[in-house]
Amino acid sequence: MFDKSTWIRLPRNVVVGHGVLEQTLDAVDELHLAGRPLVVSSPTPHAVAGERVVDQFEDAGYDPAEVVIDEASFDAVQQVIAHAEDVDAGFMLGVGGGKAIDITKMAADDLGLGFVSVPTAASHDGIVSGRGSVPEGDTRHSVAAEPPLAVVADTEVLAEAPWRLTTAGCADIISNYTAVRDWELAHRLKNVPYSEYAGALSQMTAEMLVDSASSIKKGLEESSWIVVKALVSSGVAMSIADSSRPASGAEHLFSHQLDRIAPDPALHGHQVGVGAIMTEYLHSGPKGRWRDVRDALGAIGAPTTANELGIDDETVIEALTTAHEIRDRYTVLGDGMSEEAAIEAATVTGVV
Ligand SMILES: NC(=O)c1ccc[n+]([C@@H]2O[C@H](COP(=O)([O-])OP(=O)(O)OC[C@H]3O[C@@H](n4cnc5c(N)ncnc54)[C@H](O)[C@@H]3O)[C@@H](O)[C@H]2O)c1
Ligand SMILES: O=P(O)(O)OC[C@@H](O)CO
Ligand SMILES: [Zn+2]
Repeated sequence: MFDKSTWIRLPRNVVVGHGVLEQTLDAVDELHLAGRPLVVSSPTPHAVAGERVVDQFEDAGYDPAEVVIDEASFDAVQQVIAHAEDVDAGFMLGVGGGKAIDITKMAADDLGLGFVSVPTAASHDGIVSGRGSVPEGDTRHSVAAEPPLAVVADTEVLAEAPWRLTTAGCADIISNYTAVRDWELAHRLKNVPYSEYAGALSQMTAEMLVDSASSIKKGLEESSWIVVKALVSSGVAMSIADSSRPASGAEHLFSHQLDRIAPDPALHGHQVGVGAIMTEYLHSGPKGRWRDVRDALGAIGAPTTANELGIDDETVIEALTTAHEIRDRYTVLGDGMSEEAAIEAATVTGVV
């Protein structure tokens, strides 16, 4: 008997382009949401876009509430939940980078409220996904969360964000290559469920971004357009898989570990990019495609070395040897790398 079933949750409205922040109200009205909006952001995104979103709802006669959070943590999720209950919020808008959006989608999930994603940086592929990612002690949780009902990505806002946030988004996409390889490996070795559609979409998204590398340049708003569409596509792959597997493999474990142990971690996307150079080397060996990954990152100006990440060599090696412990996700790291092997991989690839 055929007894498989799947439930793919995707946004209804994806609004991308110049000045579309002013259409946030229209994008929300179309969803027939009821009640008071709660706008969740972090300090800079609040100043850059959050206030304008609040003003739109105020002018239209809604009674918007707002909350500004400082960090991505379970405490912050609880803080937003408490605030939403206090103000009797009917739906939520997450305005900001990956952390603000993750917190909002997790709080919305807990309260059973609709959620709208308003990215202010093209820095991560959680813009569309129904996953939230939060560190807790020694581990990192990738939890099911409320996927956005709508996404409003204003390329004017994204283009004005610091350029390094855009190159971080590119690197988060380029890391899909190794994430899909890890997923396929886990499928073959551990019978982890694999989706051909999600794997192909994730890989194609990375290929299209790399093919467009020459159009991704500082100061060009078109760059934000190209990158944010790739981030949306990668998020859709995660929604199809109902897992972050299509976009998160060993390179992400490495980055999550750096977030824990590095005195001053770099951007998420930059860390996963450098991780992908090394994990591609582990997949395909010294003559394999790790140079292609490195060159693709270099072409868009993302870091390719520990030094460029601003992280010392020892911390990179420690993260590589302990990354497999961070979560129960089988990857090319298997049950862990020896220190000698980690030094070899990081040295051959020029990361250290
Ligand atoms: N849920 C998912 O599927 C998913 C996917 C990818 C990443 N993530 C998570 O997202 C986080 C990484 O996202 P991030 O790199 O955006 O980090 P972040 O949210 O911390 O943002 C980075 C910095 O950019 C600033 N910023 C954002 N927009 C700006 C703007 N327009 N102008 C000036 N500054 C601006 C923020 O204030 C912050 O200081 C990580 O926690 C990662 O785990 C989640
Ligand atoms: O599940 P994680 O590892 O947080 O990955 C989500 C996202 O960063 C993929 O690009
Ligand atoms: Zn990522």
